[in-house]
Amino acid sequence: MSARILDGNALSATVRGRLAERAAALQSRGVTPCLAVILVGEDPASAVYVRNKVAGCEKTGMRSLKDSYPADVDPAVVFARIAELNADPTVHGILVQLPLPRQFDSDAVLEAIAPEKDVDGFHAENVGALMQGNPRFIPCTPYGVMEMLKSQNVPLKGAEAVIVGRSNIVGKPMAMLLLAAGCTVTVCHSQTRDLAFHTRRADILVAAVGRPRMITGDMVKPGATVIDVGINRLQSGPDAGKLCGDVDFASTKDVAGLITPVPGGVGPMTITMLLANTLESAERSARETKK
Ligand SMILES: Nc1nc(=O)c2c([nH]1)NC[C@@H]1CN(c3ccc(C(=O)N[C@@H](CCC(=O)O)C(=O)O)cc3)C=[N+]21
Repeated sequence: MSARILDGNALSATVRGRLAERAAALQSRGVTPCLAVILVGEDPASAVYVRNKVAGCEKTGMRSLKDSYPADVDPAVVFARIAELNADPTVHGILVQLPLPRQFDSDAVLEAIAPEKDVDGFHAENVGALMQGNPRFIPCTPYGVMEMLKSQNVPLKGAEAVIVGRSNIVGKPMAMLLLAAGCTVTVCHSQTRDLAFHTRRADILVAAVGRPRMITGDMVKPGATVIDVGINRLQSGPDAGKLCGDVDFASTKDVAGLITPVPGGVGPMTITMLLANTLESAERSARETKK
């Protein structure tokens, strides 16, 4: 049996269609949703992602601002720009592309963004709100994964969910969302003993480690839903230069019941949920000013 493939581009198109309608409705009341993106340095992958975010805004009827700085910029310059964007009522979302160069204290940068414009959901206040079960902004990648599961009616209540990876931007918030949805959640990481013992129990397996093709078919329970959050550029071998996930698609596709591809899976949904958060922020601010 071969797994059904969960097409992130197709789902993105559907969701973005609905977002465009909401953006148009706001527009007719004189408000254009606006995302500000800050990019530091010349990392080519970051440049691609930022370009996709800006293009996504345009196609959905939103505005975007992009500020690029050289890798050796004085952090004070970036902090000053964030303060300006925080104070600008026409800006509804602020995103500082990660990772930042070494001279930056990334946590301090994330805390400098006004929490009500933190569309990444990375500010401590928003992390706390998610943990307490009343999120303000859900981090885009885990948010996209939840939308993917919902779109396929994957049963969540009582399901065994196993997440491989414990990062602040994917693993931890993913655990909170699946927990809130009624899953029994296991979070595995580099110190986990017998990883395959855990992954083989998963009804829902989320791979977010950043190691190319490390989850193989023999680690997957037959019929499981496999969500691949990895985006790795292969350095060598026959597929050098190509993008691949944390899941070995070739050996997993005949075991899983449902699987997300890379590219064309979680990545596009991440950007879609960033647009959703920006729109949501603009709608909230429009409600505030009406009051
Ligand atoms: N503050 C911040 N917020 C982020 O959300 C953030 C970040 N920093 N830093 C980097 C990661 C990575 N990320 C991706 C988003 C979309 C794709 C995506 O659309 N990928 C396409 C392929 C794109 C390509 O060809 O390279 C796909 O999977 O089909 C990938 C990666 C957001 N991130």
